[in-house]
Amino acid sequence: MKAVHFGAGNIGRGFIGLLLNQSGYDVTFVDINDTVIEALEAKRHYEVGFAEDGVERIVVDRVRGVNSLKEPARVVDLIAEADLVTTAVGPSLLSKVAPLISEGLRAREVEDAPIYVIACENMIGGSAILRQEVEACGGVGEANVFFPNAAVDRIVPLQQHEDPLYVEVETFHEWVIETQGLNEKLPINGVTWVEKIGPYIERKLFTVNTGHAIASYIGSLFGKATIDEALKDRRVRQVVQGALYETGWLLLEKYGFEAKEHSQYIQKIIKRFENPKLKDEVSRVARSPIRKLGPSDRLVKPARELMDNGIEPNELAYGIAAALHYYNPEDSESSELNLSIEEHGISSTIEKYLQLHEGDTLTQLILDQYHLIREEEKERVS
Ligand SMILES: NC(=O)C1=CN([C@@H]2O[C@H](COP(=O)(O)OP(=O)(O)OC[C@H]3O[C@@H](n4cnc5c(N)ncnc54)[C@H](O)[C@@H]3O)[C@@H](O)[C@H]2O)C=CC1
Ligand SMILES: O=P(O)(O)OC[C@H]1O[C@](O)(CO)[C@@H](O)[C@@H]1O
Repeated sequence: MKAVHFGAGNIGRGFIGLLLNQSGYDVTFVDINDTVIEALEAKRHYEVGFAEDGVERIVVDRVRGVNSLKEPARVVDLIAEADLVTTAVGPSLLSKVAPLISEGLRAREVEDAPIYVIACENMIGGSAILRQEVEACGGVGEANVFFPNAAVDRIVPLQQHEDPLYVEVETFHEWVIETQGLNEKLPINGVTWVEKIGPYIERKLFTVNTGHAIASYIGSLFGKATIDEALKDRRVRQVVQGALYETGWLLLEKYGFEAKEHSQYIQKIIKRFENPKLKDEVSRVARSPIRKLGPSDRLVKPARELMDNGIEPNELAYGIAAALHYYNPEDSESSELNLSIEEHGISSTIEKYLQLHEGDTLTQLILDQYHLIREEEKERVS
């Protein structure tokens, strides 16, 4: 079996590549990072280590690498012959990988075996959105292709090792794929197959990712460098926990998850955040605040839906305000957000990026928290 994976980064090597290799796939990574691609081509294997005592490294072999900027035709040929295409490049880069995926799919014949294209990104409906991008740049031709939506969960922090391929990950992992519309399940070890992904992607996004984002933005407010350090601060922990019980209420209401089980799910996630061996930097988890503050993402969507249910999401509002206050000059989205607040004010910034309107109760909750943060900051500095 052959798989082509776009994005030989942290989750690509540390999760998707590893699982596909363990399921018997030969994996070719497609990336634009020459260092990683050259190392993959030279070594044809890499190692995955675990942020937990006593867990041995795993060697991932039968891997290749292609730089899509240098050898696009090779990528097309590989997709024409593959059983599976996966991506982990980041939600905003799906449009960049779509043209080659389209070309590769169009190179397939109508009688070829089915091929599956799965976006493994932190977003709702990732594969469906990738399909739209593919349709917008040439389509799929006669290929017998499925784009099942998926949710992926494993914390893989930034990697700083001498070996550019080595990646260290937490032991926990979850990969959920939707079966709706498929005629068969792919042979991938450790995948949870569900008829409809909606409840699972929202449970993951509004718990793991909401909690993580809030830990990073409130953590940054209190000068914390890593997520485990942030969680040691009682104030950060209280907001994270409070926000997760707010989104938990919504998830129970929408999807009927069992309350006790969901509470255990929340506690397990907070424990994962606390893993000191991960040394997960606040700046990684807080990255791309404009995306994270988007109307359909992990902070604003659950907050809006709670308001629709008559519940004021105070902890989420505090997290959102901290995200608006967050500033990292090395993060282009953070700089853009900051500039927008400076030039146009906080209310128009909320309107533009969060798509929340002035005068709405949720906007007011966020504004109140934002001004409080600013006041406290002024007091700290003076
Ligand atoms: N790191 C994590 O723990 C998790 C990440 N994710 C999701 O996985 C995605 C990737 O995240 P990470 O692996 O952390 O990021 P990363 O930055 O480590 O990896 C992304 C890779 O994509 C490559 N890339 C960029 N443009 C490309 C292009 N046009 N063609 C091919 N490759 C390209 C980059 O060079 C990089 O190697 C994101 O959507 C993220 O939300 C999901 C679950 C866990
Ligand atoms: O990858 P994103 O969407 O920028 O956000 C970082 C998030 O992704 C993860 O790396 C994995 O789910 C989480 O650790 C974190 O919540």
